[in-house]
Amino acid sequence: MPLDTTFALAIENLTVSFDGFKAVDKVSLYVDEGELRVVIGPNGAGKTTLLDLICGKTRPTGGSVRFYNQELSKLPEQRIVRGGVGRKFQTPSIYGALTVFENLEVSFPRGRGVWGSLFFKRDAAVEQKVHEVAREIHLDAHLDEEAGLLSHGQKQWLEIGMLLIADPKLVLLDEPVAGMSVRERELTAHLLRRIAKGRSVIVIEHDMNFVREIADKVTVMHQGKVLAEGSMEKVETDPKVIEVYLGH
Ligand SMILES: Nc1ncnc2c1ncn2[C@@H]1O[C@H](COP(=O)(O)OP(=O)(O)OP(=O)(O)O)[C@@H](O)[C@H]1O
Repeated sequence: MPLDTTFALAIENLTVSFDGFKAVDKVSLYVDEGELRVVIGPNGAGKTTLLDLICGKTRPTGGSVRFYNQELSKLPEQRIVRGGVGRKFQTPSIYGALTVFENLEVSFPRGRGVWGSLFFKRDAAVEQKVHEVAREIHLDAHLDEEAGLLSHGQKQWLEIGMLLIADPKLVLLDEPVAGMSVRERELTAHLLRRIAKGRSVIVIEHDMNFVREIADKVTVMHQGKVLAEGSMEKVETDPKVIEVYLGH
């Protein structure tokens, strides 16, 4: 048994191989509570697979993922979600025919599916939480709008809101500002900084200006391994990182 750690998330020697190809290869990574970590690296470096391993979508072939000292790597995906891990994928997965309010409401964790939630009497606590999250994601003026009619950026925020409704302690985001306008990027940077307070956030991102704005620390992945790690200033001047990623 590994010793208890004070890190929120302690990943050690994490490995997954697909038919002998190691997409993630002995990765160790430690994230503090309140920290916003950005993972960068060239296409195919293993970044998305790393998030898949943390949230239980993919099972590792070796190593461990401990979240507040609980081993996640053998738990079913749903247990990991209930244990406080929220994951947003690259493409938004919202309910386009429902309103913003309803999208947030059905995401409130109370063990029912979308239909059960819709026919359930709204209680005050849920309603309050929906309004609180809607303010946070800049959609409080759009609560009655059909989610399918929102802009691309607003859909991305809504999906982040659907995670926040459950008050996760760890939030995993895959390229959250892809396709956003400059203004939406700015607002998203502030949003992510706020979300990170009291939680941990891991973001995969390619836009280096955005990374510079949000990251506490940056981890650079290459060929399934951690190539470099540290402040943005440190990694962007690292010759290894320039060679495999930033110089291209
Ligand atoms: N389920 C799978 N089966 C086989 N190979 C896989 C599987 N999932 C990922 N891979 C391979 O693992 C490697 C890492 O992929 P991954 O998507 O994690 O990279 P990435 O760093 O997120 O890249 P990108 O920036 O393009 O999203 C790729 O070569 C990919 O083809």
